[in-house]
Amino acid sequence: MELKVSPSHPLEWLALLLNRVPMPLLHGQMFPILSKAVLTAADKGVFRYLSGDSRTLGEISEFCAFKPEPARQLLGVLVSLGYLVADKGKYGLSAMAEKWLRTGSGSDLSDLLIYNNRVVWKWMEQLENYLETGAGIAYHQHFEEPEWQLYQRAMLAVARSEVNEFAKRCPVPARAARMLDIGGAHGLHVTALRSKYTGLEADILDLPGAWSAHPEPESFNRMEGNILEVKLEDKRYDLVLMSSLAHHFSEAENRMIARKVAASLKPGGIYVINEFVHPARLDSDSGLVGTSSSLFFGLTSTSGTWTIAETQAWQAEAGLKPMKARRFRTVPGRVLMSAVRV
Ligand SMILES: C[S@@+](CC[C@H](N)C(=O)[O-])C[C@H]1O[C@@H](n2cnc3c(N)ncnc32)[C@H](O)[C@@H]1O
Repeated sequence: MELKVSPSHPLEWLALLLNRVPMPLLHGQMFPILSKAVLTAADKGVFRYLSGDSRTLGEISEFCAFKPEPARQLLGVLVSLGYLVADKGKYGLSAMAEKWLRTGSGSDLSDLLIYNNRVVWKWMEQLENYLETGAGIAYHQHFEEPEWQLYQRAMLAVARSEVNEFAKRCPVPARAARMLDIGGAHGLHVTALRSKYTGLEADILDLPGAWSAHPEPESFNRMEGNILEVKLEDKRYDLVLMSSLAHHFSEAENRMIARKVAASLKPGGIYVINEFVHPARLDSDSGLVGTSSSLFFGLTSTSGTWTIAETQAWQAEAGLKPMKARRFRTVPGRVLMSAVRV
């Protein structure tokens, strides 16, 4: 699966092949407003308002406090992008949006879009600074309480979009008794594994700010701390998961974490790194998800995405034996990279 401009007619395919399509016009003029339209619609409640019922332009404008003409333009974008369908003067959610944006659908990504609109969008202004100085934003060190709340809700929404495939394909040793999830405060990955592997107890380690966004007690052991600083108990775990965190750390830090994790595993225990990966080879067919995420995590954390080979090398250097990497079928660019303590 790829993020690409795709032809809808053989002559357009030919035009693309012959380089007659002004791609920078599409990327530079249309892509930014497309993203901002989706984020703003989510933040202003368009998808929430349409969850359950189709509405007229007037009703949507009134609910969202939009002027009718700009609202009509916004809704036009959302129809063209496949989020809404327009029928007999009313707008409703498309089948795609029913699944991914309807309030209460169980896979609603609205919280990610709201976080991106309120917190992340302004970071884009700092890309030049990142390129010139090499210093990313390091947001985990600067967030105040409101940003932590938005961030954690967003991470939970993203996790919902992958958790079914994750639980099916994450390797878990037979009779696993205890696991650690590094940076898993929202608890969804652990909850999914625990419902599949009964008797699996879990520790979850996360930063104090993350826990402040999840106040209720849960059915796992909360550990407050920084993986770069905490000491893990030797041979305590059958499974250690680190999901969407390697992209916030430098190579040296990821190596150090792998050594720490390896020592904390029982023989036969597994270290799973769940990540968006950087493509192994760079060309115009290489994964746009991986390269754009790399730049994004560079900007935000002075890190980036890593290749499967780089990730497995950290695991191997820590004395673990890498298993075959498993690519998600439903999330482009996402891979489970696991290694076992022999
Ligand atoms: C991108 S989110 C991923 C959340 C979750 N693991 C998932 O895949 O859905 C990164 C998580 O790691 C936590 N985190 C960031 N730096 C950390 C550190 N140094 N030690 C422990 N947790 C950290 C964040 O607070 C956040 O909860």
